[in-house]
Amino acid sequence: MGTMLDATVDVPVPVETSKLQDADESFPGDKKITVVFVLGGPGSGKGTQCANIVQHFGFTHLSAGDLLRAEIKSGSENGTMIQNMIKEGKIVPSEVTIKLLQRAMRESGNDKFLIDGFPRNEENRAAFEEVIQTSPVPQTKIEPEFVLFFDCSEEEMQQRILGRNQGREDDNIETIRKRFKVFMESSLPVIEYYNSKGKVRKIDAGKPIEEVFEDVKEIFSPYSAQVA
Ligand SMILES: Nc1ncnc2c1ncn2[C@@H]1O[C@H](COP(=O)(O)OP(=O)(O)OP(=O)(O)O)[C@@H](O)[C@H]1O
Ligand SMILES: O=c1ccn([C@@H]2O[C@H](COP(=O)(O)O)[C@@H](O)[C@H]2O)c(=O)[nH]1
Repeated sequence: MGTMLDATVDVPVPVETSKLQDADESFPGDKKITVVFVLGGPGSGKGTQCANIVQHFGFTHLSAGDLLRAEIKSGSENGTMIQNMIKEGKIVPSEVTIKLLQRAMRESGNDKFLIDGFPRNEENRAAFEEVIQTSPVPQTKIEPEFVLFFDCSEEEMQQRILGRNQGREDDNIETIRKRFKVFMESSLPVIEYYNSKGKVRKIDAGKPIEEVFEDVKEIFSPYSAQVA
């Protein structure tokens, strides 16, 4: 997509942490937690590369989109709202997504996480940071290590999504266009924010899968694997 990452966007967003900071629902355990945000447009290959990173570097992959889709399937009270948002390519309220992420982190038992497809807008980012900074457990005051950004043209991403064939309700041309718009307007500013803090590791995601993973591996080499 040839995205420019030179603008600093740092908009304070009010967050209702009381809805998020349940004693029972805080971040897991009492150990140092490593978090990498994996961001990029729809179809840029985030999920594909996260699967590779899990195998080589022992991270747990948490796809916010997958967690939301599982929530719909579970018949939860938020299911219909989430389904409608996803059909329209809109961003689900932070409190819902963050609670799902917190639960998945706790249940994983791991201390290294790839958070894929989140934070998707400034409100997500501010809400996540708020939860982290106000965590009652000192060791769980997590700062994301870095943001892995998959940079890919819309043309390529559209082709990949239309060829994906996973039966997703949002993989149709109308919703894809909405998702691209939301990515440009709401998600890129988050990447720009982290870029201004020197935290973005940008990958040319337009290359073949194996070549993309070669670049990914270089970035993850400091986290070298406890896993073969
Ligand atoms: N580098 C690549 N070259 C060609 N095809 C790829 C590449 N990476 C992934 N794909 C394919 O493109 C499709 C989308 O990939 P993937 O699901 O990993 O993207 P994503 O960024 O996680 O998408 P979304 O955000 O919509 O969930 C899949 O069918 C995948 O096999
Ligand atoms: O943090 C998130 C992540 C996802 N969504 C919604 O889900 C769809 C699909 O997300 P993928 O990352 O492509 O699986 C996305 O378009 C949003 O509607 C969300 O709201 N918040």
